[in-house]
Order: sequence, then C-alpha cells, then structure tokens
Amino acid sequence: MAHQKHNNHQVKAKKFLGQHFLEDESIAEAIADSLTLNGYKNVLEIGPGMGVLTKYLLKKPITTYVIEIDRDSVEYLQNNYLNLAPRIIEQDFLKYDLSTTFSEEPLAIIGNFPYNISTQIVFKTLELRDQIPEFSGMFQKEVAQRICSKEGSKVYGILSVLTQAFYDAEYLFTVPPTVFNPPPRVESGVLRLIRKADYSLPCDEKLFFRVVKQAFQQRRKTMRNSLKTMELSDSLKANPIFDKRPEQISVAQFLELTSLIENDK
Ligand SMILES: C[S@@+](CC[C@H](N)C(=O)[O-])C[C@H]1O[C@@H](n2cnc3c(N)ncnc32)[C@H](O)[C@@H]1O
Repeated sequence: MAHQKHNNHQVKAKKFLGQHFLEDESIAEAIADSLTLNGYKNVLEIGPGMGVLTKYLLKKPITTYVIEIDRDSVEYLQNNYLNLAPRIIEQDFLKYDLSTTFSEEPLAIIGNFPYNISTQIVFKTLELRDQIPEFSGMFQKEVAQRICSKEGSKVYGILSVLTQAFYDAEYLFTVPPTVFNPPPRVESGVLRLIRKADYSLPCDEKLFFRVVKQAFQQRRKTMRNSLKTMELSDSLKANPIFDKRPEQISVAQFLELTSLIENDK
C-alpha cells in the first residue's frame, strides 16, 4: 500500500523523453474527438504520460491501449486508471512490434507526441500503413504544417510527399506553449491523417522514396540536377517536369515521375 501511495505522485517531467504534460483538458478532449472511429476498434496512444488524453479516449466506444516508455508514468497510470492496466504497454514505440498486441487488426494511432521522435513516429506509421487507417495527434507546429503542406509551400518537403502518398492530411488547430507543464519553446499543432481509400502506389515504393529524398536533398536545384546520378535517358529528361524544383511538384506528379523513371530504358 505504501508503494501505491508513492506512485500517485505527479510525474516529474523528464526532458530527454520529451515530456511536456498537457494541462488544458479541453484540448485533450478535442484531440480525442478528432478520431473518426471509422474502420478500427482499437486505438493506441503513444506516450500517455499522466493520462490527460487517455481519459477522453476511454470514454469512446473503442478499446484504448497505451504505449509508454517511462516507468514513472506507467506506475502513475496503473494506480490511477485501474481498468486500463492490462492495456498499458511499457515499451519504446519505435522498437515495439505492433503485431505482438494487435496481430493484424487495424488500429488508430493518437498522441501528444514526444517531439524528439515525432518524425520517426510518422515514418514508422507509413511503414505500417496497412494496419493504421487513421492517425491523429500533436506535433511541434512546424512539423505538423510540413506534414500537411501542399506543393508551392515553403515547408513542403519529404515528410509532406511521403505522408500524402498514402494519407489525406489535415491540419486541425494550433496549441500555445502556455497549456503545457513545462511549456515547450515552440507552438504545437494538431493534425489528422486518414488513409486514402486506394493507397497502393502506381510505382515501385523504394524508388519513389529514393526519388523524393534525392529531390529534396537539394531543394533549390531542378529535378534534372538533383536526379543526375540516376542516369536517365535524354528523352525522359526532356520532360518539362525536370525543369522544376521539387517544391513545385505535387504528390501525384512525384508518383507519375517515379513510374516514368521505372520504365525508362
Ligand atoms: C509530450 S509528452 C505527452 C504526455 C501526455 N500524453 C500529455 O499530453 O500530457 C510525451 C510522452 O511520450 C513518452 N515517450 C517518450 N518517448 C517515447 C517512446 N519512444 N515510446 C513511448 N513513449 C514515449 C514520454 O514519456 C511522455 O509521457
């Protein structure tokens, strides 16, 4: 019993785990409400901390799981959310094999994400897209904007193109630093990704990732320059898309271009 008393203490925020605890309940509720509940019966929250968002997820007609790396937070949750206890996974999300818990069942991902690993969380989601029809959560505002931005925007880049090849991305709202303890240095942004009805690629996936990454490595250069090492035929390079810079090329055009490169003889 003495043990339990101790663990009801608030968790002291650890910087190296990206811990900024949300203190505004209405924002936690709005994040939980961003779930459409379409096409899955499970939701996995990454980094529940002391459960401010979890509390609202538990009110939904869906099964909530949480994955948390921090022992203190796990103990806090075990003591304060008794019904959740069997569905607390004490693991690093980046290393965790989702099939251990979910087999092949679809699930939504949600969270007020630790900002130090937020892009890695997105890349892992893209890899596991067959199992993840929906993804909602809070990022550093610039990262959320980048994921959702369209061609022509200054922040349009690798993360925008790769994510939007598979998901429709919507920026939902901005959150000020003042509602967190401790407050982060920057504003935050909440977004939602909904997997496209047909999210199969019309081209080779590895080549698509390579084209996009190589193009944006030198975002001020034309595609002709950036893709020089690919040894493409002159007839392909005559295509006007090669005169463009990557930030002017839409997701659909990147996919089309990859098909052309794939079929280039
Ligand atoms: C920004 S805090 C959010 C906490 C809580 N959801 C809230 O809104 O107050 C991020 C949380 O992610 C956890 N975390 C950090 N790295 C993690 C990882 N690799 N896997 C799982 N959880 C992680 C932290 O311990 C922390 O609880």
